[in-house]
Amino acid sequence: MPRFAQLVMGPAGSGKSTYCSTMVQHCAAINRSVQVVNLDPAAEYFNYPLMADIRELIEVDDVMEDDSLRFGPNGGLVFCMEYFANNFDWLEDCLGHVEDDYILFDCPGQIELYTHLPVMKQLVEQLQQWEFRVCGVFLVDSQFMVESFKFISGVLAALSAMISLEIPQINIMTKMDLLSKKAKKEIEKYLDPDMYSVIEDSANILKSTMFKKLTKAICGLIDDYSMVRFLPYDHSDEESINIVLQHIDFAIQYGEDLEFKEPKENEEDKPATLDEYFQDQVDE
Ligand SMILES: Nc1nc2c(ncn2[C@@H]2O[C@H](COP(=O)(O)OP(=O)(O)OP(=O)(O)O)[C@@H](O)[C@H]2O)c(=O)[nH]1
Ligand SMILES: [Mg+2]
Repeated sequence: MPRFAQLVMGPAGSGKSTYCSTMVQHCAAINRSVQVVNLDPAAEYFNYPLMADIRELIEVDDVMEDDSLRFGPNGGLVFCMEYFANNFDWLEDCLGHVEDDYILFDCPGQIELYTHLPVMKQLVEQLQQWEFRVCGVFLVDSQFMVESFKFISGVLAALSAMISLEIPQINIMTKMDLLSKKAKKEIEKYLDPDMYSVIEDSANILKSTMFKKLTKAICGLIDDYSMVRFLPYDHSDEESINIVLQHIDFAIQYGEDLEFKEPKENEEDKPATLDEYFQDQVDE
């Protein structure tokens, strides 16, 4: 039997830990067992139970205080993650060999982990060797996505994680509840983006012809391959949590080998698609 994992990634403060905690609560409510592993050696506070915590292996504070290393916070984190990559047997001991388990990995927010450092890729390969089907879940804060040029940089961050990890990836715009009605309407076009209209939007902002050309080339590439789309997420809205989970389950084929479970009574009232989610938002 396969095992299942979500690698919860994204820039600092994008909502990764909050996502893990709401996902645990949501799954408990629908009778699904999901556990969380903290992979952030600098994290201090959690409002979910931890199955394993990287800080038992190594902590950023200890690395920074070490006189022979003399790292700052970011160098310290990179050191910790490299140490972690050399000690995956610690993780193996924590995870055990439970068939059919489902684990969320709450990752650190340093973007370099997903762009060019090898540790996340090494983790994915290790998990796959332990029979995990791994889905990348890349979170970006919707407030930083409402303008075209910010959106392009969010897309590129998600894309570099996707390309470097080579696993199915679901991209999520978090904190949708913080957007005004107008911004929510505006952001709809960025969820499944037509990059050619993004080019037009950014053409008015960018002054340099050289950058206009570069933006056009990047947008064209993204559009041609339909490489990036986003799901809306609001941690206080069960419907959006449900939609996100369905997409992830589908990506890693969770539930294929399990027995069919009776849906809860009010389950069928929940919208299962993005269109229904937005229809509800408009109706409110
Ligand atoms: N309103 C709202 N706030 C959110 C949501 N998700 C996260 N937040 C808030 O955003 C802040 C950062 O959330 P975290 O979950 O700590 O973000 P993180 O990505 O784990 O941050 P780092 O681990 O430091 O990179 C917290 O104050 C959360 O309460 C959301 O969907 N809606
Ligand atoms: Mg966090």
